[in-house]
Amino acid sequence: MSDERRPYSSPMLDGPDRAPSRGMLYAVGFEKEDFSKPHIGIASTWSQVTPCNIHIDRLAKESAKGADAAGGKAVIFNTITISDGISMGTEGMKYSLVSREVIADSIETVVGCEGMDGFVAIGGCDKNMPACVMAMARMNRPSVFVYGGTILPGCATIKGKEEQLDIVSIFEAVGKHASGEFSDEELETVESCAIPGEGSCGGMYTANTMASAIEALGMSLPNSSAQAAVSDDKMRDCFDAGAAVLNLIDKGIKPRDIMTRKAFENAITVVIALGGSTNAVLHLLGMASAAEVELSIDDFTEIGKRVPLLADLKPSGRFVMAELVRIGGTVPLMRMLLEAGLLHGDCMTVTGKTMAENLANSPLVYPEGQEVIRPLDNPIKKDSHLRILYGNIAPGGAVAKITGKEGESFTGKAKVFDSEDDAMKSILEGGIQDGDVIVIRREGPKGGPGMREMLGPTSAIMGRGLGKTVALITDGRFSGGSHGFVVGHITPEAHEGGPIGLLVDGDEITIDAVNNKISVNLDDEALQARRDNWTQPEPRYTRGVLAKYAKLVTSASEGAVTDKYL
Ligand SMILES: CC(C)(O)[C@@H](O)C(=O)O
Ligand SMILES: [Mg+2]
Repeated sequence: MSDERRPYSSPMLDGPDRAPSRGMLYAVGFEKEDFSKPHIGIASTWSQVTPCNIHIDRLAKESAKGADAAGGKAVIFNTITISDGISMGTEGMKYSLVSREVIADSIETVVGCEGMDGFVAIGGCDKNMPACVMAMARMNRPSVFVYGGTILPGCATIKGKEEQLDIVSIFEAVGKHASGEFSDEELETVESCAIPGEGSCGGMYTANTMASAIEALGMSLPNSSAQAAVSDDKMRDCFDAGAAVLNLIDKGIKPRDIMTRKAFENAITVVIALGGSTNAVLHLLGMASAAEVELSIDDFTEIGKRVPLLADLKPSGRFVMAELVRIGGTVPLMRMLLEAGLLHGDCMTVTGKTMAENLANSPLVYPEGQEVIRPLDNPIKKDSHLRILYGNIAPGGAVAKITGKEGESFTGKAKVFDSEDDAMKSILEGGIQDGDVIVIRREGPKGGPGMREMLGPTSAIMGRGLGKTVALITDGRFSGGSHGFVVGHITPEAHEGGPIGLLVDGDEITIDAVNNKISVNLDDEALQARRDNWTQPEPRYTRGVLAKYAKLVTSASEGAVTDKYL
């Protein structure tokens, strides 16, 4: 066995002076012949913390089998995960985006420290997925991402009607309960039935969005983003991913050969066609930064002009991910996009083949009469739902998710809150009226810190029936489950002196998603006068991981990464 296949493990394991390392590894299950095989890490985000990751140890074992069967020697290691669905709306949620960096750092640390020649990384919840890919981009060692797979919908009879439920149904039920539409008993029915088992949140929320984006990027196996967590397909995907790493080692294909600028364009295209989460903007920028690929928020606008929204998926559409799985997954959609000239077919992927070759080799097609994915000539929206807005509230950019169902422009009066908690309280207590623009600030990457997701407020707005008459803007971000007239990632954030921090109750705010503008009806002089009286708030944390994060993190428009300007 040549050392070419073992560039990292050979210096660690070969020769008499490396006997101690081998001695340690005999004790974790290595046999003599294993020392001449490529050393393959299997990064597992297994945790009992969340249903998204509860099964990942099973998947990791399967990937290890695949790597071993293909001639490698696999070693499984763990990293952490957190759960947005559980911590949402609490102080704890400030750790959510931070965890993306911690997970990327931890995978880099183990792969780097233990001399792994390649690795599989398995993620199931929103942040651990971009984190896995960021680690792959940083390390640039042959690697394959595995998605834990989608959860199935929960079912319950509510007000005499059989309903399909998921995590967002519970968040919206909270708003319905607050407005009196749901009784205590109905709320309990929803909460106890919505999450039936293993897998990631079931709509086109952030986990399914990022899984699809990573597949389109070429870093996971074809159609692996559209598989149920509990399925034979997912088990096969895990085995094949382990084996695929050995193929990449043999062919000398590294993540940065795959994660090119064109591959990121493919990922953006698929996210738009699927109606994906605003978090895709943040995470793709973060992943591109790790791969040292030039990508900016304005690329979403350019690509968004030509790519239509085709998927009728939740949160704003009708179907859940399990329905997309049932009709054939993401491959037929990607083939449609490729044939229309909207995808680059020449991008390399983890199969060792190009995107076009993978799509041509797949027998999958959508059945006649399916309603989940619209044809290109009858889209839900002819261009992107992800809008990058600029204006005197967001000179550095902002991200909105406007599918058109909410209308395309909104003018209203500001109701300003210095935290998500205050805003949520006001919405639940009936303090928000038609025509209000709820402003939630000091929730940015540095100011929050950690850019909490505003699923509580956006769902409470929906649950209270204010979805079409109220808008929400924030320097924080949104859940993939958020919908309505909402604008996040406002840059610069309030903590950095951004104009969102200068707004007061009653200011007239206009959001124009056709012309991509967000502005307050104040001239430069009036804004400057307010700026002259502004002082930077004290940081909310001065020790620990949140304080470290706030010091290092870049703006949302740069992907909120922590290793860029060191
Ligand atoms: C809890 C959710 C819905 O999974 C959220 O974290 C998301 O961003 O999609
Ligand atoms: Mg989330």
